[in-house]
Amino acid sequence: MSSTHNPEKSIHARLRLDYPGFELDVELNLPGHGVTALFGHSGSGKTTCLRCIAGLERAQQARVEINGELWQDSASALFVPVHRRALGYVFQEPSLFPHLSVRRNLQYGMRRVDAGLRKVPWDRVMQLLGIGHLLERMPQRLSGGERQRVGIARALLTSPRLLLMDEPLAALDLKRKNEILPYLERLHDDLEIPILYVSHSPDEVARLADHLVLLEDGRAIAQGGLQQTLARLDLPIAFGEDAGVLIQSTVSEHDDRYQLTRLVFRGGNVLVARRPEAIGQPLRFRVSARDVSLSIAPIEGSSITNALAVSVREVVATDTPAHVLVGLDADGTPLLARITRRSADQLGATPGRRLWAQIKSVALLG
Ligand SMILES: Nc1ncnc2c1ncn2[C@@H]1O[C@H](COP(=O)(O)OP(=O)(O)OP(=O)(O)O)[C@@H](O)[C@H]1O
Repeated sequence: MSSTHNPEKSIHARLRLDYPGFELDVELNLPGHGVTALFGHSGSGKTTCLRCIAGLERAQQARVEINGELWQDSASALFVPVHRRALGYVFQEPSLFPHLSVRRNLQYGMRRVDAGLRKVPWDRVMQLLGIGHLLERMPQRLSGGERQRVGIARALLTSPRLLLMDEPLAALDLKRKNEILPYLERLHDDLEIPILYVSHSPDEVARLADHLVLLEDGRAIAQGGLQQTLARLDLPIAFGEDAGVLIQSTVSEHDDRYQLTRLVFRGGNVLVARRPEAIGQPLRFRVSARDVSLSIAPIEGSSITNALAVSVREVVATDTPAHVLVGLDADGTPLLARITRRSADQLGATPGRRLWAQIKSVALLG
């Protein structure tokens, strides 16, 4: 990807750090815009990566360059201290000052930014996070979701060149998570500030991220576009029950009689329950490998309406001996199917084989 080679428009972080019993050793080359998710098991080093990039942890060997700004370079003994790095950091629990109103908490965060350098206007932040009506409240009178929105607003008002978010939804229940996700999606769509987003949740990652870094035991075992990385069969995410792909589609048609919407993408189209988006709007959806079945010919008279012509890329083992994961290609759109080994043999599912994939259900994101 050319953008990752242009230092003006990319994030580069080479980090080496030793803790007793844990070694972080990663080199991240990420796009300088959009949301990059850092994903991995507990203890894989996600938070440590963010802390090193922020300068909260001093990596023994490091080079951190954010869209052309060098924050750290151990080769030349450069270490920009954390308060001089233009970054916003959003934690699980925002630490708002309890004795200051929301407005004063936000103003406090802005103090260290010269008026001339303010890139994200106040009104825009209020509108993006929907907190204009909360300004005179004291923090203890906010719900968990509102507090987190204020925390994110405070980070944005410092006009950061980079936003670091460490499981910002982890402390919220499902209802509050669903409430706040649309605000995060708006940030993603409306702001040019790159975001590094730590999460444990595949759904959150699928919904918000464009780019994915997979961490394991302090190493980045994969990094790349979200869609391509989720479709890789050589990574641990492919083995488990969570395997699935992300498809970027466009709304092409509404059927009012049956209350359905057609989404088109390269390689096919699917019908889903009626969506509010207008024709031409983009929409992402996730197809779990468990929800894809395969057949030699299109199935006549089936209740499944969503069938695509595909060719087999690869077949790999999964975490259970009875199942395999079949990597498929629908004219450039990757798809995965988790089927029994027996079915794979009966279908003759070997690389190059042309088959039909039936998509039983999709999870719409957004
Ligand atoms: N200050 C520290 N001193 C020593 N070891 C540490 C320190 N901070 C983290 N570690 C260790 O480094 C490893 C990585 O921790 P880190 O918090 O980065 O993982 P994580 O992927 O963010 O995990 P989680 O998802 O549970 O938050 C862990 O083994 C942890 O115990």
